[in-house]
Amino acid sequence: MLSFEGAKRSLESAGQAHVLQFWPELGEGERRAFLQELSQLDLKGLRDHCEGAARAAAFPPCSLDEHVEPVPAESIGSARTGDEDSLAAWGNEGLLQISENRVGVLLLAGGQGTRLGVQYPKGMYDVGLPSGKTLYQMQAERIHKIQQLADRKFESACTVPWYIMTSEFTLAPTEKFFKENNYFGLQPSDIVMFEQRMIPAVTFDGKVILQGKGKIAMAPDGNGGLYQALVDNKVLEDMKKRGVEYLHVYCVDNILVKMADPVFIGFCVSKGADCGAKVVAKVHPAEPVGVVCRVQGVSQVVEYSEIQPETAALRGPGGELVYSAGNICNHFFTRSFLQDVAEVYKGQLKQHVAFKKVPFVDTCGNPVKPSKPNGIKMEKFVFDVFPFSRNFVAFEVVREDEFSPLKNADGAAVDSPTTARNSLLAQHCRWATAAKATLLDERGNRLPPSDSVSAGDNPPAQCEISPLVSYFGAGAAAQREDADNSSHPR
Ligand SMILES: CC(=O)N[C@H]1[C@@H](OP(=O)(O)O)O[C@H](CO)[C@@H](O)[C@@H]1O
Repeated sequence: MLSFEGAKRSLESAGQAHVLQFWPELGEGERRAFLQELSQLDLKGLRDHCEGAARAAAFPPCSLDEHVEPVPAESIGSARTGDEDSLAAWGNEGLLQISENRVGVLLLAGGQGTRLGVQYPKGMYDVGLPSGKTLYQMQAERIHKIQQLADRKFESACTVPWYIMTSEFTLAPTEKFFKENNYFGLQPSDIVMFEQRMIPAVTFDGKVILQGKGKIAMAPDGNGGLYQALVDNKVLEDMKKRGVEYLHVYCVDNILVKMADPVFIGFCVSKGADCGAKVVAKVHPAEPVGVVCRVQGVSQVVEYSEIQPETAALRGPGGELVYSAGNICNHFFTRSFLQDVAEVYKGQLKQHVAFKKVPFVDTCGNPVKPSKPNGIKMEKFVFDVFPFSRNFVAFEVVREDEFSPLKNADGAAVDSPTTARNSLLAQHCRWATAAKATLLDERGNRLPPSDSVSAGDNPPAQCEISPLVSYFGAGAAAQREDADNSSHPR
């Protein structure tokens, strides 16, 4: 651990001496905890970090809008319009890779769930399904199922390791939750949890913000902190040891996420891609999803917070949105690409600037809750490695089958626990109907057959199918044998 003198010297040379201004008032325990926190900071990089933040506040980066172009439709693969044979071939390829232990999944779960308004990790959220399952449980069960499907098809005994990136906020509760739930039946050794770094929030003039007299205001370094965390926690070595060559990276909040989706994996592998992203057609210009597009010919994502509304609203001759390839935060990476990122490109990742209200202590040590933004949080984004890829592919999927994120608390019109629950139940009603099941209402009366249940609709029945029973549901080209089992609601 750092000594007080060491910390003082480093902070002074970073222009941050004020961080220790309340030191004389701290008790023994508080001093120890503070030094512990300071020891974990990248003190050498602190000056650059603070100066960078101040610069970004003074000269916000120019918008990329002038340079963006849509990705030509013909270069986007599609699960929506793709022919049955291609879908089946991709699904097969993906399952083969899974059966050979070459596929892992990586969950981005370091966020604080601020918009959802919960104090615990989002993955522990129960959206109110009949089963009461949480997002973590559904994801675990989908891993279980996909392993089983690959094993059945290729007579293997495979493992899809689950890497989970947490943060200081989410690691301990996530670990506890998994333990209490007996790792949802998965092998604990196949679940690798690790923590992303935290970085200090900074004032507009480049000073680290004190949240308490002996506490710096820290925030996770964005989901693009993944690449540093992979290095810090030797995750790439773990992948190599297990023979994992392909990684499916996804955000925690999408209730419909297809873990290690064989069709997506197979598509990316067949195209020789080193990097890929799933997209859905945006529903309206202001939908808060990033768009996959090209900037000076290079594919990348422009985040919803960084695109001009006029650009987002542009429409083509047929009235369709020009920038409609909405990023659903489901990415494919080869291990060798991640290795290149770790060794060569990690330091070149763009810093995104967010102006936030950061609670702080004033010069007299009184806690203040600001009413307008007073601080800068610098974040990296997971998709900012796309421009370093040699062969990037985008893959369009069907929204109601694959994307219904949980972002907001109930009461919000979209992306809430209710909309997430309805999307899942509506999907399961579609699966059951396609498998010729009869749906009953609460009083046991037969419901008229309907196959037109889409994501926004209220589900006609409370029909929930366990991922342990079906991964794809009826009609999935890649897994007919699975579809045959899907009409047993749980
Ligand atoms: C940095 C990042 O990954 N942003 C993603 C991510 O944004 P959120 O701010 O977490 O909602 O999820 C969105 C999909 O739910 C995606 O469209 C967006 O591009």
